[in-house]
Amino acid sequence: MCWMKGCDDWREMGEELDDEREILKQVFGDSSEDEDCEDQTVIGDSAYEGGHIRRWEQAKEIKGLWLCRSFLSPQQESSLLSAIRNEGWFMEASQNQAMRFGNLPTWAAELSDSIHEAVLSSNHMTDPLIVDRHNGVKIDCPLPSDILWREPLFDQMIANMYQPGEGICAHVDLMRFEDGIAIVSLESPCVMHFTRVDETSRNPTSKGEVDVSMSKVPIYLNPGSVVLLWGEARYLWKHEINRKPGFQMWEGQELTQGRRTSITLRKLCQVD
Ligand SMILES: O=C(O)CCC(=O)C(=O)O
Ligand SMILES: [Fe+2]
Repeated sequence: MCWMKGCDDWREMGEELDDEREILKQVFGDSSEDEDCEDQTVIGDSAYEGGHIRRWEQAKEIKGLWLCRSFLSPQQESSLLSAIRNEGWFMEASQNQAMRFGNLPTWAAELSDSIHEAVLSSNHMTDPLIVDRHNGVKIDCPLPSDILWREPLFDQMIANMYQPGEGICAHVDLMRFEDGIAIVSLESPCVMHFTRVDETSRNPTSKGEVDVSMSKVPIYLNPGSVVLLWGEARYLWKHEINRKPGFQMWEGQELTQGRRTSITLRKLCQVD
């Protein structure tokens, strides 16, 4: 639901939202309006949905990277975690990944629907002209319409569980998956780093080595957030999570690491 437009008493609604914002601030910390976060993102917009505000932000440096930090309320996050635990996937220490293709578990299909709803309720989506990337029209929305309206939005899921110190190496997701990937973060926060695929050829040092650390873009993923990768963010940038000591730095401080769970949703390419 769009709370800015088409609402008779939006001021009253706005006051409620101010309270809501205050609560959110206490629960999630402040948003990208924080000076410290200025480097990371520009402000997107907010939408009032499912009892809390969902605000979308886009990365300044990475086209097609959109983040909704308040995607899940704390309550929604804990129900999702219970649903994942009920699958019984991570019973042994050696098990840290589970995959599903085709029909997703109900909770994952609901997650996919929530992503659709959250994108749809973004104020960016109120003008259909800005969402059609095939007409040469400016794209300024969390997900372009050809991805948002495909059926199903996602048909493949990976649940990853990371113990402190564990992460994932820099990669671009396999080409067998279509454009448009969503990653939902749960439990512990982390910093995901993005590096341009062609950075290695662009940035050689005097010794011919490559200093990619200079050009890494850090994105803070808080529990309950969803990040969407499409277009350049999906194809032209590698993403990685390095949780070795000294690498999870945010705002000058090293993050305290706990267990982190993530759900990645993608769509397999059709084979004809
Ligand atoms: O766990 C994450 O946040 C990222 C997972 C990922 O990049 C992948 O499964 O391809
Ligand atoms: Fe990935």
